[in-house]
Amino acid sequence: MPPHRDGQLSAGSPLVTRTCRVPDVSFRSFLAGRAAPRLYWTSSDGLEIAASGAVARLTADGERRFDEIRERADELFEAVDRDDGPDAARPRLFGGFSFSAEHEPSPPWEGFPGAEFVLPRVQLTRTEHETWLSVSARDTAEATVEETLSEIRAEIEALPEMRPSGDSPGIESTHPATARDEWCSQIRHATERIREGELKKVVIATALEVELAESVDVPDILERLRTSYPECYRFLIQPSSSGGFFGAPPERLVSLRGQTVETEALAGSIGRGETPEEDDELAAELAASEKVREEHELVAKTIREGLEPLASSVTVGDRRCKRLSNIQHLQTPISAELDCDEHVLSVVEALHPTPAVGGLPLADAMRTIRETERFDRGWYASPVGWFDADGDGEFAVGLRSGVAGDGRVTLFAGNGIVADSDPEAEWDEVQLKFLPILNELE
Ligand SMILES: C=C(O[C@H]1C=CC=C(C(=O)O)[C@@H]1O)C(=O)O
Repeated sequence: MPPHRDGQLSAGSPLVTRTCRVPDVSFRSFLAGRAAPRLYWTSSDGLEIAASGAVARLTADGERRFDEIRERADELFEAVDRDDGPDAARPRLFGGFSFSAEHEPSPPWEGFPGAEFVLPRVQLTRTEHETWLSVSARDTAEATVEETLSEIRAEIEALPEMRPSGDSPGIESTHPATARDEWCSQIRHATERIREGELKKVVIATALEVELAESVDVPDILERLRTSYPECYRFLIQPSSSGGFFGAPPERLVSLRGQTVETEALAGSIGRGETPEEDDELAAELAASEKVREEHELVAKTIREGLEPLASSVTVGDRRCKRLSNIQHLQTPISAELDCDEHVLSVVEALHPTPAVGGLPLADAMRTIRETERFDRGWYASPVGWFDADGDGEFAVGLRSGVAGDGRVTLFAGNGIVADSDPEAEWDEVQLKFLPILNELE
């Protein structure tokens, strides 16, 4: 049978996956020895996955990109031949979407189309107590997949259990996409539009290009972020050897298991204090600010309204403060029971972009973003994550993120702007959001 072109899958050729348990090894060492595409994903529930190679690579562009990916995935998952490995090691597609449907890849986003999902050839899965190796293939005899599994198992067993952290690459220079004065005038302009009633909220973002002294080892950076941002997701999506989108987002877009959705509103920010008392004072200031509450409530309300057409019930929890190493956010947990078996990508499409990264009304916010920002958002602030054959999955919002390539990393950060946002305070806040990755680069 001729090989399939990427994303062009013929029905009926089964996806064969074979799994075995392996000793716990350094996932960074595994990734270091593997060629692109390379993927890494971990969530605070303890699931950790490192993967490489592509059995299938599904790509799509434009408004229908969510549907197209789902349709191609359904075809891919139509015939799956799995052994009795654990559920955690089941085949999953990993990837993400561009922020906007109009995305056209330009530097630094070469190699990132409107949507791309990869079913990895080799996958290491770590759950709380065990590590599993899976090998997948199509158009390949079972015996051949089993042979490959044994070969790669031997390679995995030779990897070290721990890998000492390397040095940071060091920073040669930084180049903001938006100078402070320009940022302030952008924010003034946005607040004028809001006061004139054109829109209620818009998230204005900017980028920071960082020239590195040495080449960057992204899995190493992600490992260090484990210690500094344990409550965040950490991900790497590296379609080719030249680039990689990575980050430590604090925000869940959606997790779907069966018919149960977990999501959240995360919007409204303030720094950390020097002492626990100062932290508490700042958190109280955040919760008491009318401006921040308005900014936050618009997000919670829009998420609830986005879920309602799909759900038999939506539960909005109590607002609280989510404290990260360098910043505190207002957070409202939101859960829903769906009416029927929806695919996670339908929920992703219904929610993205929430007003935590876009604005309200959405069309006016998108126009304001287009007319204001001087850089390409690419996949920043977009859904990144995985889904499986049942349509279950989990997606984070691609925040506190950067794209690496060619001796540099471009970082992204944005702020929710409402009528009385102060441009100078917004500048300080956006700098805080660069810090998680910037600190690991220098
Ligand atoms: C858009 C970003 O953060 C969002 C998430 C949490 C708090 C936010 C805020 O306070 O503005 C943003 O809505 C970003 O980190 O780039």
